[in-house]
Amino acid sequence: MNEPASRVHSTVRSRVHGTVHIVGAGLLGSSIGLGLRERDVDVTLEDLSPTSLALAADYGAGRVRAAEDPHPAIVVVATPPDVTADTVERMLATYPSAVVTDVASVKLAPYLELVRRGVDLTNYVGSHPMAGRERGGAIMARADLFTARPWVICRDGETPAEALALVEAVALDLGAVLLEMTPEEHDRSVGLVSHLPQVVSSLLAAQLIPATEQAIGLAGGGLRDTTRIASSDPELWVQILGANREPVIALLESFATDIERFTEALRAVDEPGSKRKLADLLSSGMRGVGRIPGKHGTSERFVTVTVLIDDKPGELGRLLTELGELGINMEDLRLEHSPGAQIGFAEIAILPEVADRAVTDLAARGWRTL
Ligand SMILES: NC(=O)C1=CN([C@@H]2O[C@H](COP(=O)(O)OP(=O)(O)OC[C@H]3O[C@@H](n4cnc5c(N)ncnc54)[C@H](O)[C@@H]3O)[C@@H](O)[C@H]2O)C=CC1
Ligand SMILES: O=C(O)C(=O)Cc1ccc(O)cc1
Repeated sequence: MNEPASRVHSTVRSRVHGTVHIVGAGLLGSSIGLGLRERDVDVTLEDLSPTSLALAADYGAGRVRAAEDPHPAIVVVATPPDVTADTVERMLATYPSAVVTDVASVKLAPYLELVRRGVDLTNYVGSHPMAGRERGGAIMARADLFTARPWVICRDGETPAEALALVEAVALDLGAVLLEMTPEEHDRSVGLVSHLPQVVSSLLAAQLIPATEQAIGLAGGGLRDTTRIASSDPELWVQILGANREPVIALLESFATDIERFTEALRAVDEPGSKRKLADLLSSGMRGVGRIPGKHGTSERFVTVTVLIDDKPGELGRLLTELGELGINMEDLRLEHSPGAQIGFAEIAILPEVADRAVTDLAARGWRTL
């Protein structure tokens, strides 16, 4: 008899021993389930919506929990933020021997609510994987969603080592990078790197509504980059922003001050000093973007060469093969394509010392670069 697909996939042993029960089988819950199933972990699922539950099980994120199932070793609460405290409390009461974690995007509000209710939090460890997608639901779930992404753990002095180890085992099994923070540090940090960008992106995209088709047709990579997350679920974000309002309000006020300063300098652009003010503000942006970690993060080790590729099958493959033949090691690749255009743009990141040679050698082979 053939083995089920999930067994065939499993090549790496899991750090997790025992059953993982996931409550909320949407994007996060199903992605966690899929990733753990790939490692043969026993995963049970629960969701308020029978359809979401059935879909998650159909996609292979785990099996629907049955009444006779043994108690789980760990429960992962992946419900929306406004019911996170309720669900954590219910899970701690239902499975007193299990460790309970949650993956909500805010950490302080659910924690304070649980403390306010007098819940014994010995077996609770809050957490938050910094990985997601614009759309929710099991349909969007991916087993590799957390690979190389930060996963914040918020423990307190009372957290037993075994409880911490179990939550860490789940995150590590999914390929995430562990980070420890207090709930306050977490919420301030995500306010800056996730919540402010969401508001700015949404409000920026909203400016496009009255634009003509002709104007929108000119849109390029810059607009796409700055508005990608504007298609995120408004209902989820109302919950996240509402639960983290203090840090987000402070950040929005500071941002509004910068917009005001910039507008004033632009209004007075012909007066002495104004151009410098504009340049200073724009260069601050350059300094800020240089701080974003990533392959090319702060080191500024790579330069980008843009290669024009004809919009026909096999062209990108040919470019990659020829780069290999030229001995040029590509560190990163990004593709841009304008709708309606017969050309695409492959932005390749390479070491600065090979950039000139790359441009010359590619040109000799007929490639056009920018
Ligand atoms: N969407 C994202 O990019 C990220 C979301 N998160 C957090 O993960 C959590 C889940 O978000 P998503 O998976 O995106 O949402 P989702 O909407 O895809 O899934 C949530 C699921 O929870 C179920 N649910 C709602 N109330 C429930 C209850 N009381 N009991 C059982 N199930 C219930 C819903 O039916 C739904 O299937 C949220 O707390 C969110 O803040 C964390 C990181 C990224
Ligand atoms: O798409 C992105 O860049 C994200 O950062 C997604 C995201 C959304 C919500 C979270 O709580 C964590 C991550």
